[in-house]
Amino acid sequence: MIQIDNLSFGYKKDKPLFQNLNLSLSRGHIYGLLGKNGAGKSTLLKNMVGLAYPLTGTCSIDGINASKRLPAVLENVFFLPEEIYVPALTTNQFVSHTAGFYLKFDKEAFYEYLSEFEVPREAVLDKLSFGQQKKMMIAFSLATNTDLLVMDEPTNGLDIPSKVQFRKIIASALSDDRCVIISTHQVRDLESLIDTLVVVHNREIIVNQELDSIAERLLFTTISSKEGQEVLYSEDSVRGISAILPNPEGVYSRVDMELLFNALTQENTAILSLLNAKQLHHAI
Ligand SMILES: Nc1ncnc2c1ncn2[C@@H]1O[C@H](COP(=O)(O)OP(=O)(O)OP(=O)(O)O)[C@@H](O)[C@H]1O
Repeated sequence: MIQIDNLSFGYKKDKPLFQNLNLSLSRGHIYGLLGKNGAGKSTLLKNMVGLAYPLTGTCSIDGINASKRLPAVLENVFFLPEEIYVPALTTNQFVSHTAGFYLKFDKEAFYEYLSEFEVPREAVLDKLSFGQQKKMMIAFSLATNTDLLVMDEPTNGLDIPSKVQFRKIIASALSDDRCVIISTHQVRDLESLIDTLVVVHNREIIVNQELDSIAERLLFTTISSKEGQEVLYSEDSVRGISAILPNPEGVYSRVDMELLFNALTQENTAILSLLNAKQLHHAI
């Protein structure tokens, strides 16, 4: 659905943020785009949806260059920015002014999402709290039913129950036709929600891999001692030592995204090369 070829981008020509970046994202997935503050997540998302223009290279949506901003493409794309500004309208007025841009908008689903998020449906939007405004916009973005849904830090400003609701609602709104991309620097917010991890670091995409494939290559476990173990990365925790080990026998474990993210952003080359190795050689 999204194809990025040799993207180079910088807000200033002499300060590139990305150089020759390549990325391909498909329908039927929920991608988590992770990167440290300032890594360029928002900028990458803006390039994807045609709100920032590559210096060289292309970003295309279903084969059409996103920079062209063609209405036929945009009616099937929803981008929820990190900072939102809502007008002084009721939800109903907002829907009647805006939903027409999205051919597959589902009004019933919108009000269902609103009630799941406990946002009052009669409210005037600019009188809602920031978290409520964000939840209203998340509900709207899901109800557009666009094939491409891009959300920049959607969980910022949400309280803990709302983050749980968010994960539930997004999971229910995924279909085989839809490609959902969610960026965050709060790794835990994406746990049990995304199926594919994309990590941007040092101007590059260092990982773009399904969690199942990561779990095949790496073993996430808690150990009491590192003695005699081939530990690739570890952090002390209250329960012992949280560790990432190689997984030659293909034992299943749940990917600890926070641990993995910390290892990757500390440029753990052993983990990077295991993840990016083409072939797996599991013992039988
Ligand atoms: N409009 C702009 N003009 C100039 N520089 C910008 C602009 N927007 C972002 N930048 C710079 O580009 C870099 C990447 O910013 P970006 O917002 O894409 O990062 P991010 O990974 O989304 O960060 P965060 O997690 O803090 O939201 C930062 O150094 C930022 O200062």
